[in-house]
Amino acid sequence: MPDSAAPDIRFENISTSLGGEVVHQRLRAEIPAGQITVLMGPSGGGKTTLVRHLVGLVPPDTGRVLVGGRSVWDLDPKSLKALRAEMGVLLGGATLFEPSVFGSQTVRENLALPLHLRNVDEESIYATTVWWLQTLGLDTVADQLPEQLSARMRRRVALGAAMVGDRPLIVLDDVDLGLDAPTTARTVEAILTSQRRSGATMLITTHDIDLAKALDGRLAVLANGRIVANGPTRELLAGVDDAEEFDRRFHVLDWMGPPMPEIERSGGRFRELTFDPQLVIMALIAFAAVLAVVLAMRAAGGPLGP
Ligand SMILES: Nc1ncnc2c1ncn2[C@@H]1O[C@H](COP(=O)(O)OP(=O)(O)OP(=O)(O)O)[C@@H](O)[C@H]1O
Repeated sequence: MPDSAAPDIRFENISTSLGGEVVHQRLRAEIPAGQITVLMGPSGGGKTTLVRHLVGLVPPDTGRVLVGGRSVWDLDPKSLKALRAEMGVLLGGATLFEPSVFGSQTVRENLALPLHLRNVDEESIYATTVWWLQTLGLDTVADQLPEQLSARMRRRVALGAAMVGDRPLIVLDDVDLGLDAPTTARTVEAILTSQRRSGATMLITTHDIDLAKALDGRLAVLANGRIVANGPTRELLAGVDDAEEFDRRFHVLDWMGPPMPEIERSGGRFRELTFDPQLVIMALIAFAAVLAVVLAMRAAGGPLGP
């Protein structure tokens, strides 16, 4: 069992721009404690960036990330380190190296390390390590160093290192990257078993619709800078079997394009916009439609006619 209770996660009004592009726009989401939540959305939509905000790697421009009520970016370095120790993290995106894999330690030692840090007894460490080596298809390379492995195999080691130890919060970004079909199936089973045993909060990002369905927890969809859906996966993905249907269901290819910037320059200072530009556009369109109907009725000499 984890040392502390599984935390909930709250993203409060997160706004972030990277390289001059808006990634998140007043994004809000609540991730419940003790459940699996899968985060999906278009490529480049900001999932990895959100994960980085959560695990204390990159701060948002504005807004707060709360883990178990603690605001990640308001913690002092010691408290942040303690919070990180309670997280099992697999980084995704364009991460060139995997910081949670130690180059000087064998695959087996990498998987055992989080257990040693949590003072697990030697017998349990052995049994747990063997189980994860087999689950991830790493048993034949258990005594090799990470540099002797392919990038895909190294990612599996990182996945194992994030999962072992039953930490109260598990964050797996691009979980299926580097996994073949049989290993993905075994990994899903391992995640479900592990979550049932530990009661951990898990936030997992993927593009794989079948994997999200197999995890059968909650789903949050990130598109156009916001969480556009958040609820039971079974309901949200009912009838969604491919990427095209996913995009249609969640309006991923929104005709209004990416979100407008959260802030604008005003008199040399940044000030926050107090309205949503997309809602304003929709209100204007609705107004124009009503006006057109009224004018048409007047022209036809209807009840509103002269
Ligand atoms: N360090 C950076 N500098 C500039 N732009 C960045 C940086 N990191 C990410 N971006 C941009 O931010 C946007 C969001 O990227 P992010 O990796 O968070 O998306 P994602 O949803 O995780 O994508 P994918 O599903 O492909 O992994 C992308 O347009 C990306 O190019």
